[in-house]
Amino acid sequence: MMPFPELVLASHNAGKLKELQAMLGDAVRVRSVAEFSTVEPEETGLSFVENAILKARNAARISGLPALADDSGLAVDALGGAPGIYSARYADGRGDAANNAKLLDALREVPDAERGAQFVCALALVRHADDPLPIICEGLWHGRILHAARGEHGFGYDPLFWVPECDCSSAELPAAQKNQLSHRARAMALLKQQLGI
Ligand SMILES: O=c1nc[nH]c2c1ncn2[C@H]1C[C@H](O)[C@@H](COP(=O)(O)OP(=O)(O)OP(=O)(O)O)O1
Ligand SMILES: [Mg+2]
Repeated sequence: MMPFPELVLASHNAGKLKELQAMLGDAVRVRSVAEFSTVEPEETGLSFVENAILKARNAARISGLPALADDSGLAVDALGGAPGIYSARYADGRGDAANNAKLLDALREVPDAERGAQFVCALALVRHADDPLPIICEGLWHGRILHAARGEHGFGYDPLFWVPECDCSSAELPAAQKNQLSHRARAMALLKQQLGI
């Protein structure tokens, strides 16, 4: 049984919102944080978990509802885990296309065998803004960075992320399949287990 009837999704990213909503199904009524504020909180944490908690608390504070936040990104082996928590800001806020171009450039000389990477997702659920016991779930998705973009689905770095088990990029996967396999799917499966839904 879901412990509460509705919650606010603490994300301003349309791609993420769509995926999280699809994964939650009709287990809970979902509201968007954009109903309450268009101001995005500053992500001052040094880890995905810290940023997820910070975004969840902010959304709970402004909505008065339980809040679920997702902090995620791409950790590239050859870059020592960069862009990591800075994935959204990698090209200084110039958006997904600029982020992808910068990543391809950074890896221009790197051979296939050294292009390993993982998508990371931290989910944080708080029952209220000062909740001393947030529920935290993390998920990883291992893959490799391509030399050029492939596919039209998904968002963010999906066109550059090669998924070995599917023999395609994550932007070539239909949404339903990405939502079974991804870092976000893995974190969400753990969260659902904890919530008993
Ligand atoms: O499944 C994914 N497929 C492709 N790219 C992805 C994925 N998951 C995260 N990403 C990338 C997008 C963004 O560059 C960064 C998330 O940054 P992150 O701060 O968590 O999200 P955001 O600023 O877009 O929205 P918000 O903070 O309001 O939830 O990682
Ligand atoms: Mg963000």
